[in-house]
Amino acid sequence: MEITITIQTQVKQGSIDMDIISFFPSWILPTTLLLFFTSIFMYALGRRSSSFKLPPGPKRLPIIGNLHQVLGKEGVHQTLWNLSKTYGPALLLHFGAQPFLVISSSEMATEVLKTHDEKLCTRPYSKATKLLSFNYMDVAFAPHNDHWRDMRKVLVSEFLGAKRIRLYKNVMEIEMEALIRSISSHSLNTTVNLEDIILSLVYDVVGKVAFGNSYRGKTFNGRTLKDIVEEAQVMGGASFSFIFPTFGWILDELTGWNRRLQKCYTDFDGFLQMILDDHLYQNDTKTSGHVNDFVDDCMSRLTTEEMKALVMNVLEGAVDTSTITMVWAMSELVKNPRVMQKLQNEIRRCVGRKSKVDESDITKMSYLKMVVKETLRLHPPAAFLMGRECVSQCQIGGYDVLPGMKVMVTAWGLGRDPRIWKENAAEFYPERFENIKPDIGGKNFEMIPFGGGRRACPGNNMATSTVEFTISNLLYFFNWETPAGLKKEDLDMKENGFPFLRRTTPLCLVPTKHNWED
Ligand code: HEM
Repeated sequence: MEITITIQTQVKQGSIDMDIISFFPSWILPTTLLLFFTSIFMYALGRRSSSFKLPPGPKRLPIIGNLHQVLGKEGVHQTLWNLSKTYGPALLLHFGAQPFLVISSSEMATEVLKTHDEKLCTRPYSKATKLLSFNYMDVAFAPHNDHWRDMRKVLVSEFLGAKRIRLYKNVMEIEMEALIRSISSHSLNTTVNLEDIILSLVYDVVGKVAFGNSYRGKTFNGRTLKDIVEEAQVMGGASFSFIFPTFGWILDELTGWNRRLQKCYTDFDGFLQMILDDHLYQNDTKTSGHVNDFVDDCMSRLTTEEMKALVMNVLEGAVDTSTITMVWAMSELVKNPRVMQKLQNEIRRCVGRKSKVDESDITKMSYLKMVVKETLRLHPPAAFLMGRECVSQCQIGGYDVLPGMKVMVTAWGLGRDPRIWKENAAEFYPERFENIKPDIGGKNFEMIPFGGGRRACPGNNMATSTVEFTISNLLYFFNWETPAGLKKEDLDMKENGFPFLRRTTPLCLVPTKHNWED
């Protein structure tokens, strides 16, 4: 009481008695000043953001924001789609302290991916993506800058260019023949796990083209490349420090997330270093018939970190996405025998009685192309495009989007929107593409499995030809049934997962060799 009175007296008199100040611990004054200025700043910020027309969204709780409304059983893609029906196709949510704009209509996707692409085309920063992309030396996670542009050019010319595509097709043919032989060797009525065999096929092909070997069976710290890539996908998702930038790192430390991330990085780095070391060694021992792979051709012009980052993008970008698409295509075909029969008739008619399916046969298969489009419409492997972040203020749908806001565009929702796809939007009906010709490479925005704008997927042509080639082979040589006791119409089609929407149960089917005499 006495002290308070003294301070008031002194302040009134316009001078502060140093004896009284020294009575308090030394941290009190700076802390009080900090709190005072922070409150003023927060108040000013609140007033500032209230002067913007922000997109609507559900009320949020202190600290966690809208997290409790999103982490439900039905999957984030479905929950956000449901919320967009209440609040509209531009929806503002807060995950912890981070504001997220969720886009759920073709019109607004056009504004994000085309009209304001330049202002919304950087990727959000996170500790995990920074570490696993070797300090943003890659294409997919890198911020929008000159380095990203240069690396994207290297990827497009060296991995997706004509020379490598020729190699890719040769390797694919060889691996496909091996796969057909392996399935044919199964005894009658044996069930196969299609996801397993397709994933191994894609790993083998991509591995051989990218770094000359599938590296199947090799491990680093006891982990295969597949284990490491899967772990990297999990770690690339959100962490506490991403949604709570000020204190989340404590939770990441306490939950062991930081240690797990570091181990994932160490294993990824170690495995990729093993691949690069093998190439350095081979440089001295190359024979005259050696065909250069992607690493051979890029190693001398990229730094070690850039090389590792690009290989990481190829593994994470190409393998799971293509596999998931093929597994969903086979699921839908088995569940819809009419479509399966029509497609098999087309494939067998175009190929004729031969020992293999040629690329020139596939160019004649128009129904196959519709089936692949229909699969990507209903089951885009990435339910949301890769995250984007606003770098410069703009308006989407008449609402203000502020720098720092993260943007999520739902590819899954657009593919199922009845306003675009009419009343049979949820049905697997490839014939719809007889009249509608969407450009799924990301120029039109009715369906966007490969995204759009500057950050659109550069691998869309390679991906679609991989899917077309694999499906046409699987359906040319075999007929596919559900295992005994499971009716086709009862096949489980539940989907879940992040960043990729997979089947929740494995797709196990029984192949029988096609008999031309039947
Ligand atoms: C069915 C297969 C595939 C699907 C559905 C798919 C889908 C996507 C999507 C949705 C994006 C984000 C686009 C955006 O933010 O607007 C993306 C980006 C990317 N994809 Fe694919 N992808 C597939 C295959 C491939 C293949 C074969 C490669 C080959 C290397 C690849 C490499 C990449 C890269 C590097 C990016 C980042 C582009 C950037 O940020 O500039 N993808 N992909």
